[in-house]
Amino acid sequence: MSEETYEVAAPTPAMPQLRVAILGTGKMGGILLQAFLKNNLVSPDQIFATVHHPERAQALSVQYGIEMTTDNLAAASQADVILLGVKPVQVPALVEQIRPALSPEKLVLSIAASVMTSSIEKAAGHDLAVIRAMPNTPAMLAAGITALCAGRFVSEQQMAIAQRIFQTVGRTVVVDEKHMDAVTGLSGSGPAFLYIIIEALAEAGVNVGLPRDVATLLAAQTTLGSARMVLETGYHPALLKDAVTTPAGCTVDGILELEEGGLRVTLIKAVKRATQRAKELANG
Ligand SMILES: NC(=O)C1=CN([C@@H]2O[C@H](COP(=O)(O)OP(=O)(O)OC[C@H]3O[C@@H](n4cnc5c(N)ncnc54)[C@H](OP(=O)(O)O)[C@@H]3O)[C@@H](O)[C@H]2O)C=CC1
Ligand SMILES: O=C(O)[C@@H]1CCC=N1
Repeated sequence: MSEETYEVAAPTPAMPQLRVAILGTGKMGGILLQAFLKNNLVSPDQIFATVHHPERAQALSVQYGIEMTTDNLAAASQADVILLGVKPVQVPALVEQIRPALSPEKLVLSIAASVMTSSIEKAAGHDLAVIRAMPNTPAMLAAGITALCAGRFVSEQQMAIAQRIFQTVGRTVVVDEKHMDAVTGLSGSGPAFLYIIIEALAEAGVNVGLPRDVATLLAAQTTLGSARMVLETGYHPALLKDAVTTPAGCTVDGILELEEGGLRVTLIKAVKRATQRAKELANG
């Protein structure tokens, strides 16, 4: 896979017939909004976004040149695709609020962790097409990955539209809904875990005498390059690790410290805990 196809999503042609509402334009909703505009997925007059605070709506409206309000029902009524970007516990009240706008031909995309497609379908009260998506923050650089799963009333064409929408922020993968909490614990939360690892590697570099900016660059580029090696060579990570580990060299001494410190087990436990918590978020 070339550098270009990995780091930058394929250019998405404008879809003039598609009108999108983003209900809850916070950190993740905002990243998606910017990507949709930047990729000409929708034009500014085809996107309707909401937030909770009126002053934020006003500021974002000016910043992006789009219709931005606190009126979820009005936004949803004008859109073909309705993206739910509020916190998981807020989803039921939001769906209740926009119910009059949820006709069967609309497509609902929910990025809320934990919230089942069936609970949104049930709240809508009829056969509503609901796709659950779990993006991650590298979406900001079109280097994210979004896992998608279909509710009961989703057509292949609607899933293709959802994939096209999320390809503006990186790669997509379709999974069964039973895997969505695990996805949340791994790739949804994962950037935070990896930032801690990068931060720690940089701190280590400072500890062994490197200037902080050089240490941070070395740590981050090494992480990026190593991830690309896994993705682009297709080799098992263990094999790639072995190629770095010269017999009786220094790397194996470092690995011994990692194993003694339990890094492997700690990361497994972190993803397990995040997955467990992801199962609970819909209930607050
Ligand atoms: N952050 C991440 O890495 C990821 C988050 N997610 C999911 O995305 C969702 C949002 O998370 P995140 O962006 O981090 O959270 P934020 O708190 O940044 O965003 C929540 C947004 O919802 C808005 N909001 C709250 N109540 C309403 C309402 N009644 N009507 C309209 N908008 C409302 C807030 O408005 P205001 O700005 O005015 O307060 C805010 O903009 C969550 O469900 C989370 O599970 C999924 C993948 C990754
Ligand atoms: O921490 C959270 O709950 C959200 C979901 C995945 C990433 N952030």
